Amino acid sequence: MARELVAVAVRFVREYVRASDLAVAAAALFACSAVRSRLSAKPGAPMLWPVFGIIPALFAHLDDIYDWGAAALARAGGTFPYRGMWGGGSSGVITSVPANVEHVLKTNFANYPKGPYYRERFAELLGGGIFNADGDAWRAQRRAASAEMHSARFIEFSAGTIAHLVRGKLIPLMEALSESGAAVDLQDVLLRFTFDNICAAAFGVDAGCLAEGLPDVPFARAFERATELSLARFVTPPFLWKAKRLLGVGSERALVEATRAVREFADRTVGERRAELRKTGTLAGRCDLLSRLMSSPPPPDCPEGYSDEFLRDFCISFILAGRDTSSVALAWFFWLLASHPDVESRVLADVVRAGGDALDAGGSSMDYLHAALTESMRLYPPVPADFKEALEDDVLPDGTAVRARQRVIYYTYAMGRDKASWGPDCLEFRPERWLDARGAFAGGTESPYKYAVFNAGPRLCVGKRFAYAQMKAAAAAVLARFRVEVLPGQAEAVKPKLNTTLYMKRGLMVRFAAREQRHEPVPAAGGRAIKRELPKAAIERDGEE
Ligand code: HEM
Repeated sequence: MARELVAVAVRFVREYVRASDLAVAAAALFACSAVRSRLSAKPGAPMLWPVFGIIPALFAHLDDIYDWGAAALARAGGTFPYRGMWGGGSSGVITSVPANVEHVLKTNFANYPKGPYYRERFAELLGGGIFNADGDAWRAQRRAASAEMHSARFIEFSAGTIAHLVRGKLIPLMEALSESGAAVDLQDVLLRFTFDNICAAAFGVDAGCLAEGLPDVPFARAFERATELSLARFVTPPFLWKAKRLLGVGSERALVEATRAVREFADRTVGERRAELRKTGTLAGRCDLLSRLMSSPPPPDCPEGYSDEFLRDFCISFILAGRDTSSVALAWFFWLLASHPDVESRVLADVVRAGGDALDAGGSSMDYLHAALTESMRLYPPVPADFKEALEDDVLPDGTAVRARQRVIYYTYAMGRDKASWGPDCLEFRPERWLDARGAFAGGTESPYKYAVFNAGPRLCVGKRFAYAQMKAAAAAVLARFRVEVLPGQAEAVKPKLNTTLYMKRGLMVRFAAREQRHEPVPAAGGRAIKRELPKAAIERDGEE
């Protein structure tokens, strides 16, 4: 029957339709689609092409995509619609308007989960972990994560792990490099530092990325590969990656292999910790997240205690969330310091003022350093854009309509460079904008929806305090001992990579020159006073909403 219908259709076309008719019909279709696309975009917004949507515009600006996107948002009044090329609901709006961001992240939080689009793409690597979860599954993990991470015990432990890595690995490595005069990619060194740090905090294990000779670490490599391959699904037509997944070929096969390596490591660690608990009857001597969760009383919604699978997914999510963000933030910070010697002197003065053990010096919070890091992340946010998926039709505060299953992308990079939010000097690196008249950090009073670097609302980054402690300890220790000399000729090369994390495309080559006078700002192992290290205002701001 179907065959007959096709045959009739072919005969009809052959007999009654000429090639020129077909060309006219195609041109008319294309024109209608172009007009429709053009009408659906806002004045100033990038062209939405028939069939290809925003893709041609993105390709034309691959080299300066972040700044181009920020300029397009500014021209379009802060929000514009976009459409991808393939189905699967790849359309929505891009915004940098703080009121819209507040609406999505807080006011109408229930309508904007991470959603199935995100979850499906990270399913293999993250399973049901916090980063991938919504609803009750997310809430339960969030409660557990907040309780553990904000406990005095974890804060003290994590300060100890930071101090241990900074004193025991990072500084000796830089001393050796300084003595030999060798250049190194600072971004790579920092990525190794934060990977080791998050593995120690989450699992209580030394991943060994900062070990002598900076070895290749299979677990770290597998983790990076699995993340990259999961992210590739966001820019690949779903029919393509799903077919590859079904057949077990190409990038999908590589993803399965990388994920298996990550999960084997995590499963082994969880298994060994369980065995230790069974053998010794307690994990009281261990403070990492895995041990704390394993030995905490079962939550009401999970009377039999956390399953091994839950613990594995929880820790993998933490590694994904915490492994690269603070390192890229530090890399951009050192890059900015290199071209702002006045800011560097003020940071150094702050570090010196903090004296001996800066983090132990009660009340000495290195506010200027805190402000300089905050300012650096305004210009170079480690997560340059993020998105949520609408459950139901909605209208954003600026009047933009969002349909169910569409995405709202909030563009943190553009938000940090928005004149309306930060004034005419919004492109300048000026830590002073975060300080009050007495030089105390006053950023805690800024709206988190204007500075969404750590997200905001109920899903505010749960590792924010940890990240600041880590970045401040590393920056203070390095700056007190070395001048970080950026190798000349990199001004053109240091560009952000197109990724969900704002890596530098080709890293940052530096040399370390020992300072004549040496200061000792690293926290003592055990880091007793890290609780006091954050300015009060920042602690208040951190409170989850
Ligand atoms: C400068 C460093 C950091 C930045 C800029 C940052 C930024 C963010 C952002 C934007 C999100 C929201 C992601 C989303 O919902 O799609 C987030 C969530 C999260 N971050 Fe961070 N992060 C940093 C460091 C860390 C560290 C060191 C840890 C772990 C110790 C961590 C743990 C988490 C977790 C677990 C979540 C998920 C929270 C939830 O969904 O409830 N982050 N972070």
